[in-house]
Amino acid sequence: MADEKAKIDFYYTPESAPCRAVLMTAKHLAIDLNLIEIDLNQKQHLTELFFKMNPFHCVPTINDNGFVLWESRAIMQYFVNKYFPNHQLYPREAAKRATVDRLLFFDIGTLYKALRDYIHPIVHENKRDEIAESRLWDKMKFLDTFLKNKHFVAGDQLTLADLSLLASVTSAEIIDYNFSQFPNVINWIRKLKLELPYYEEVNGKPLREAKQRFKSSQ
Ligand SMILES: N[C@@H](CCC(=O)N[C@@H](CS)C(=O)NCC(=O)O)C(=O)O
Repeated sequence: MADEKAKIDFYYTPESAPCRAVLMTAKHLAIDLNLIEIDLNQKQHLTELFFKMNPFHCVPTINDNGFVLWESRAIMQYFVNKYFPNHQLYPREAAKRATVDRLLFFDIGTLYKALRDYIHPIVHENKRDEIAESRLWDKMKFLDTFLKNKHFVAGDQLTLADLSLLASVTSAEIIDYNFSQFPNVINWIRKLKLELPYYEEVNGKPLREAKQRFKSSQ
């Protein structure tokens, strides 16, 4: 970490997309986290202690020396703002930062929502909703368009928007989603898988395990 050495407590669930996005950001910045795994099935997020810290009882949540924060994208921005304010992951120049923000908002409000609305009923109720599928197709098409002729989603450099969207989109691998109509997305995922040294540990492995569990539940 840049100047402060105390570890940040990080409450997380390895398979959760928002948690994977925060973990990739921490790895990218070499921020040391004290990993505290929360088993949502065991309702560990509903204990009195956790609830007292985060009344929204969601992961990811951090506790940075008494400062408690949740909402993955806010945590990612906080890491850069607090510890690496000049890092390219969250550019300081207003227009560049606004572009990253636009994509982060697109992720939380549009793409990740569409992914959840489609994937959750399949995984938890074995129910495939065609309307949700077509809504997701629309949003994936937007992402594919954003990525046309670009190395990264906000331009030439890797930013928080790539990490957030990558964590979201790869959730679809759990159900073997067919990406073939989104060639720019396929190339971008392939490239990031190769380029990010922490990809396999933080994103690849938990997703493969979730996929395995989903398959054996079928
Ligand atoms: N918008 C939030 C979403 C967080 C979220 O939905 N977390 C889920 C796990 S993926 C959770 O904690 N669910 C349990 C609960 O909310 O009670 C973020 O990006 O951090």
